[in-house]
Amino acid sequence: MDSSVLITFIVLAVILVGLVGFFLVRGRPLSPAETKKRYPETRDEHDLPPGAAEDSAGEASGATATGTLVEPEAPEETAAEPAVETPEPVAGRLARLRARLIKSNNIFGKSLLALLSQDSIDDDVWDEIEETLLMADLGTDPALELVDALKQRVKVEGTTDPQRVRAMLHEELTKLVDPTLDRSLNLQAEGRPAVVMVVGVNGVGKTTTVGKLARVLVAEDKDVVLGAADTFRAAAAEQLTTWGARVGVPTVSSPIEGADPASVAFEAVEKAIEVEADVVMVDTAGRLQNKANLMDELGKVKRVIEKKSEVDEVLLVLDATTGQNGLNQAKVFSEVVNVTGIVLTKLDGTARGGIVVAIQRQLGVPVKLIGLGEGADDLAPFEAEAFVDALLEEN
Ligand SMILES: Nc1nc2c(ncn2[C@@H]2O[C@H](COP(=O)(O)OP(=O)(O)OP(=O)(O)O)[C@@H](O)[C@H]2O)c(=O)[nH]1
Repeated sequence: MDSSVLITFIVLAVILVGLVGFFLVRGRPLSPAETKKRYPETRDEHDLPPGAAEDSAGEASGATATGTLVEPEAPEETAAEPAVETPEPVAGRLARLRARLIKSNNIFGKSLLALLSQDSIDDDVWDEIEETLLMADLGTDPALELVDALKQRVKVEGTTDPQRVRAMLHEELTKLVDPTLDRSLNLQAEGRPAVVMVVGVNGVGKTTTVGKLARVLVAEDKDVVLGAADTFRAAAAEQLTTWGARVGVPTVSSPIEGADPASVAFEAVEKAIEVEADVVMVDTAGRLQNKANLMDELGKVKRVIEKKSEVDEVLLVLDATTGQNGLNQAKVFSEVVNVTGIVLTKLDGTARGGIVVAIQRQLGVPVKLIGLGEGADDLAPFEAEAFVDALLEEN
């Protein structure tokens, strides 16, 4: 072979090998360090292909016709499976949480029983008993009624036997708490999800209660949807979404702070109907610049929901530690929305257990649930007898 042809051959072969090597190196995956150098650490729509920005924004926000709602997807099975918790069964919760009630109401029970255990119960002692009942927030009328009933029974039975007098106190207090009231939640809607609205001033524990109640319902095998209509407090929707996600319950919320709460509530109910949920629970805001605004807004939320469905249960959340203040709040709320049940929170932190009686009297609405701690399952259906037992426990 001619030497010039051979040289040309060799040169071509070298070029070919070089080209193959070059393309191989370009095609290898980038190291994480290289990736970081090439792409901005945060992404915006410019990082996405044309048209994808709108699509993915719409998808991520679950935007509806009104373009306001976020519906976080239920946790993906593989990734979130370990995070989905199994709530504690509902039956016997009060029994488990009893120790908290006993602890916080210890002084109340102790002083009453000490007073009633005296050899002779004179007028001064009765006055002290009445004072103790008032301090426990029983309310003036119920306190007087209780003292009168006890006085009468002690006189008629002619006994000061401490055991007997204690039993009388237990019976009379139970009568006041009223075991005959229907404390079940009204969730038996026919052919549609039951709608529960949760109202109350800020900080009483509304969002926490909605989260805890979602767990109660999940424990009872119900399909639940949550609506984060507290658009006033920025973190409330996120807080509620987290509560829901923990038990695999979807939350409808808005990405826009201060969005119209009524439309969030509406969309939540609509969603619940669409997915044939058993219950939809709507959390509402408790803080606005003034009372009139808050009440207007609440009324509107309810009216707008009613365009879609009846509201079956309106739960007013009250903080037991606020005493009379709670009663005033209760009155204001019941003027605007038809309150059907009370949730009394933070009973683990107060000896004012008598507030149960005062509230029921004032509103004519039963206490249906009580909060006894910050734990996820520290919400219990209210039971009159068990409650009085705990109030009068001596330990
Ligand atoms: N000890 C105790 N703390 C509770 C109970 N219920 C709620 N809390 C606490 O009360 C605080 C306020 O609760 P939230 O649920 O944020 O109150 P909110 O009414 O939704 O407040 P806004 O969203 O501002 O209107 C939280 O720290 C809760 O953990 C309870 O039964 N016992």
